[in-house]
Amino acid sequence: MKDFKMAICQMTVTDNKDKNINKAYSMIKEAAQNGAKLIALGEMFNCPYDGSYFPKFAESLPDGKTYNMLKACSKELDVYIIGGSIPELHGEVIYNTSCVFDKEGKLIAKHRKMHLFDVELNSGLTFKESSYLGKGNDIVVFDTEYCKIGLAICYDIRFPELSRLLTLKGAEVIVIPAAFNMTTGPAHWEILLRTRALDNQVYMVGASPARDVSASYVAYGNSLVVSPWGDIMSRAKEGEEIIYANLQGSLVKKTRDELPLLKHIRKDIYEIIIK
Ligand SMILES: NC(=O)CC(=O)C(=O)O
Repeated sequence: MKDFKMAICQMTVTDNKDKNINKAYSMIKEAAQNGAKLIALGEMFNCPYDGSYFPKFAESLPDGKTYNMLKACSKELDVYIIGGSIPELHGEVIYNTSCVFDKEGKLIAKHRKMHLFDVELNSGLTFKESSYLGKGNDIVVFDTEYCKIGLAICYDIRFPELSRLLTLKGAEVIVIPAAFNMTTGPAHWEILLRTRALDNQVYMVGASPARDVSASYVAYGNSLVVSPWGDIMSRAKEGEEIIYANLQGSLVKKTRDELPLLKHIRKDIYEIIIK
């Protein structure tokens, strides 16, 4: 892993897709002008996080306004872009999908949210993603010129096996485009990111949309970058904001050398099996 500067664009998502795409472009451009080499967006950055919008905002890949903007933008600005997520139409099914582009505008990875957020919380918050979305099945790790990155989306972070599998596949950084809410965000967001960082001795990057209290689903914001030691390196507030972090190439190895957790796994007793 090498040293590099990254950014999270925590943007406000509206019910106007073109406006969202333009906003993402302008924030990515600002982050690139400020020296970020890898730029991440939040979950459903082109579409309100509300199932009733998904069919109208969905795009068939590899095409569509959002996809084409990210592709062109990564090439124009010479940056890697982790394109948060968007509703992807594939056949009859919509997926919650994250696309990653390299500096030449090439699609180098795609992750479809694997665990769907079907919950009824005491606070009154209910969400049933499975009414609108299909499940992804792939464990996605990809290479960049700086490091190996594992990709998962929002609720996926709650399943420690997935982050562990990403780590065992070589991830040094795990990026989570996410939209936690005003119930689970304050209670769990930071703890989950710091715990996964500590479990796996990786950088954890949690990229959220900005909070919009007029939306049907209110995102928590508070995008975070956590070091392999569990320290918070950078944290957004609730509003629209770009945050930056300088990731240190040697820190993953240093942490794992000092505290060799991955070497101490009792593989003779237990293992995680991929089916
Ligand atoms: N929105 C999600 O997918 C997950 C979430 O908000 C949570 O786990 O809490």
